[in-house]
Amino acid sequence: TQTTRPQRILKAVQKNATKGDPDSVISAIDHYCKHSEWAMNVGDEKGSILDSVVSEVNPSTVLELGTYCGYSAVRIARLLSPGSKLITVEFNPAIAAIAKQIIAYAGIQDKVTLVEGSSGDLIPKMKECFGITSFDFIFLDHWKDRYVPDTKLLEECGLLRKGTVLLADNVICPGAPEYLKYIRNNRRYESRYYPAHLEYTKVEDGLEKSIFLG
Ligand SMILES: O=C(NCCCOCn1ccc2cnccc21)c1cc(-c2ccc(F)cc2)cc(O)c1O
Ligand SMILES: [Mg+2]
Repeated sequence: TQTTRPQRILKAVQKNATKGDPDSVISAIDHYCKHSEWAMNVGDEKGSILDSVVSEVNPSTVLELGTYCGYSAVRIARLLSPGSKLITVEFNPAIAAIAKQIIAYAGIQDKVTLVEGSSGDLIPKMKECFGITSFDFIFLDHWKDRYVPDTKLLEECGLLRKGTVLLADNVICPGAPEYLKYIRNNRRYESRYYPAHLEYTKVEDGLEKSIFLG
């Protein structure tokens, strides 16, 4: 019976990475996706930009929309200070089940809460369910047409504070043109574009970093 791509990625991690070593998990996924089959992880080029933004912000509370196999959750969580928390949201239960195993294999499961569901349903419940007052850092990597409505929802739910950093993947490919229009013309945000390439390809892509000004 046919395996899924996330299942094949998990097998590659179990075969090639060292349990409890997040960097080896990241390398194993990147190697597999470069040499065996492409997958929509943020990847090593954009991942290095993600690393530098996370290190600069040093967030205590992080929200990730779009877990997929957990690659960026591992990238982010491995850089968090003790006591910091990442909440990552995945829509697809089968994919979430794989991500859970990859996050555990990396040994950073204590820093990560993986929640299954849609961002539109979960964002309004963040305060009551997780005791969050606001997020220090948000990584947007889910349905590209949800970037604008979910940013507005985060504002309305009081989950952004002066200085909250939003980092959006794929603003060029597949593209989030409405998001760029919304965030770049909004005086409540200060935005900067980081040019890069679509993971594991030479196709142009990039990350948009935006600071909420309150
Ligand atoms: O589509 C992409 N990501 C999104 C996945 C579903 O996310 C669904 N999803 C996950 C939580 C969540 C919460 N609420 C609603 C939906 C929610 C995505 C796609 C590509 C890509 C680029 C070129 C291609 F030719 C084909 C694909 C690259 C990326 O880096 C991506 O991130
Ligand atoms: Mg992406």
